[in-house]
Amino acid sequence: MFNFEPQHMKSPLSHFSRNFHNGCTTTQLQVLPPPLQSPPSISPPSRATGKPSRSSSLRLDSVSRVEEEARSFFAMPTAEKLATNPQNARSINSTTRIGYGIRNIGCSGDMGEIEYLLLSARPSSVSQLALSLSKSPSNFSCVLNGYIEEIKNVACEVLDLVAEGLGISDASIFSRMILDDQNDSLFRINRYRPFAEDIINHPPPNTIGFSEHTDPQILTILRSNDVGGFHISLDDGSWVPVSPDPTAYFIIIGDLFQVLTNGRFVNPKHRVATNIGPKARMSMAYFAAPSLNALISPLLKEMATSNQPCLYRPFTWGEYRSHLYSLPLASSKLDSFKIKPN
Ligand SMILES: O=C(O)CCC(=O)C(=O)O
Ligand SMILES: [Fe+2]
Repeated sequence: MFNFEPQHMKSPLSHFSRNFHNGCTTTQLQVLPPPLQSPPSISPPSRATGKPSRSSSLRLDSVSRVEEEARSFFAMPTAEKLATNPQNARSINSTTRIGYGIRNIGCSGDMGEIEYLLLSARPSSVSQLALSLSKSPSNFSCVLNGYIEEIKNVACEVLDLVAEGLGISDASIFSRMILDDQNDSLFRINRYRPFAEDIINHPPPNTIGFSEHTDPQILTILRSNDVGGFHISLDDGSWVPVSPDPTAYFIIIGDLFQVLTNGRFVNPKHRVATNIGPKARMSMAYFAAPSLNALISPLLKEMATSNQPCLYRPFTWGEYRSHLYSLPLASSKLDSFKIKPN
């Protein structure tokens, strides 16, 4: 558990330092309760520079506003939701990426019992898409852009803490990648319908909501409501259910961070099981990514040593992104970028 209340800003640092040496791949952040009154903005000192840092507080009220927008969108008839995305008009199985999608989870035909809204995390792009997604686009983009800004700050704080814990002299080396104006970060809201709604088409017990995969970006900050279904794979291949906690954020290491840290941090495989309960699981994920032309390679000075030689060849995020679009979701996408031992 990773308590992120600002008054405890020292403890996460030590907690992180302990965890990453053990190859920690996921951790949890506590969400702050809504403020009773308009709070002063909290700016803990930046560990790297001593300057006031980005505010790291997360607010349940901004989470519930996003949930509210998502709930009213998903409550629309399917035909209306599909019509918000012109590419969906061709087929329900279309492999469109940005906008509304149902069942198609990837560009290689992966299917799941899921519907989602996928947005580029850039404010202008959210505002543009809001015009077709919402009857009140300015409210929609204000709510989503506000939340995305908060969560981006958290991602940056976490990355700075990890860099510092790893002894990297330039502690903002990772966060700068996702602060780049041209960053390719995404925001996704997933809804897994409850099958109690649909007794006639009750799925076989092993039907999947979101099939196994690793997240390709640098890191993901995931939050869900109180409905379970999220599983993480252990080294021995077994699957462990993760208890839902609407007051916490789960941080998932992405493929790029595994490369940047030369395997010190590991990208966990995860999946979401079909929801057989009475209530829909709703999750929201911020995928922190660099710009398409960012060069990704193990940090040679700090991460590649004589004991741990460089494991991956350099590549750009754009190159990696095209590569992963051509593969099934469950494939080991990093294999092609590994340096083969002589
Ligand atoms: O919905 C969830 O809980 C996880 C979704 C996920 O893994 C993803 O969107 O990449
Ligand atoms: Fe994921």
